[in-house]
Amino acid sequence: MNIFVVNSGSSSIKYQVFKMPATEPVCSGLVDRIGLEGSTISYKTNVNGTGQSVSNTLDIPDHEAGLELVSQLLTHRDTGVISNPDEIQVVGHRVVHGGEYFKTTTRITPDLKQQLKSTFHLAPLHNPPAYSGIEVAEKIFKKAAQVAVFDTAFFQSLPPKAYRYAIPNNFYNEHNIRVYGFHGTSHRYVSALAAEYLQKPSGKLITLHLGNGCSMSAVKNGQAVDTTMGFGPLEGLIMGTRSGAIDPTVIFYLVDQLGYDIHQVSNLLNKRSGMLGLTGYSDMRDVTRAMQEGNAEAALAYDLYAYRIKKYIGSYAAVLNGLDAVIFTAGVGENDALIRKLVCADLDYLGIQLDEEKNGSREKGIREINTAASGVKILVVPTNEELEIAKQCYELQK
Ligand SMILES: Nc1ncnc2c1ncn2[C@@H]1O[C@H](COP(=O)(O)OP(=O)(O)O)[C@@H](O)[C@H]1O
Ligand SMILES: CC(=O)OP(=O)(O)O
Ligand SMILES: [Mg+2]
Repeated sequence: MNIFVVNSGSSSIKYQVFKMPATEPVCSGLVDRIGLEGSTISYKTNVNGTGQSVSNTLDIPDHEAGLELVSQLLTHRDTGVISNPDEIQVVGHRVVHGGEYFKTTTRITPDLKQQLKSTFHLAPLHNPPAYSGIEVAEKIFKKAAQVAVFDTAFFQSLPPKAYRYAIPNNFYNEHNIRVYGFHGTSHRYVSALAAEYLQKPSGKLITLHLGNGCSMSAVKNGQAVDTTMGFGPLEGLIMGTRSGAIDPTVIFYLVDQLGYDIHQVSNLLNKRSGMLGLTGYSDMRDVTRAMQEGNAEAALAYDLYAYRIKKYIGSYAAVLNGLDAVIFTAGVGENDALIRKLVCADLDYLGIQLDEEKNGSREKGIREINTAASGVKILVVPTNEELEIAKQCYELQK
């Protein structure tokens, strides 16, 4: 089954094609800086071997233009992996917020699209581009089943004590205001791989997805029991441009005293805060460079970022009543040894002991970075949201 997976971000589209049940993608790539100066498109076949790659900088004004270009590459005489778009049988879309409506992977229908529109305000950075990705894919891949895989689905197992807020009940009953949790596709994928690696299906795990958006989850017996993101993907950890947890009193103050309207507050906390607000850079590699050059704001931002994570590790060790492994994943979690070091420092009370040399290694694949004496395993597990999406589409459609 030919499955095209689309992960639409606000200004990017990550994509892969799988010929399931094979789990190696036949091609993958990225359309980046959509609508900005210097848009780029990259495309690679036979991803882990000696395939062909294409990389171009050109004008890509919107998601439609981006997906059109991808479709041309997929069907290109020299580099293509299919001969025409109708050979794609399923397009799997990453949809960040499923709201109260969508609890599992679902075939996209006009009704689903309508309901998806009503979730735009809950995930303003993510759901609108996912929606336009769906609309464009429907036009290009006319014969394919369009399928949505929700970030929120993995957190359907949260118990009420973890997902309810202490506000009057009618806000939950009538308006579905509750914790949903995000990055579920990634937390599901890495926790399953870690449980397999540890040969402990009933393990007590803490997964740290540290990318542009960041979240953690507590996982027991393969099921999520708590997570740091909430009603929307703004709560919890400090992220590239998002503040994470903040006392709502700050919002009252911004509105009452500083004259902000609610859109300006949303813009501030979603797009101008986090590492960007603290250092001027949202990309962790830039923050690292600034810190190495002696920038004190960047050093403080690193401390804040790691300290927030450390507090949730303590909290989740209590929630799980024990801990078998801490798992780092996504762009920062997989690559930034300093963040891992700061997070794991002074946690020996919990049995967490990092091996600095192993932490510094750049080996690919799953790796263990704890000392031999550590009571808790510390793992780096590369995530692959696209593969997990493809697997779920395959299960739904086969
Ligand atoms: N070698 C690296 N060292 C530190 N941070 C890195 C490295 N490579 C990628 N990152 C960071 O990972 C983040 C992006 O992670 P990613 O999982 O790709 O995010 P998203 O899927 O949300 O776009 C960026 O902040 C980037 O700087
Ligand atoms: C939910 C979320 O924050 O996603 P991303 O990390 O891709 O921005
Ligand atoms: Mg991501």
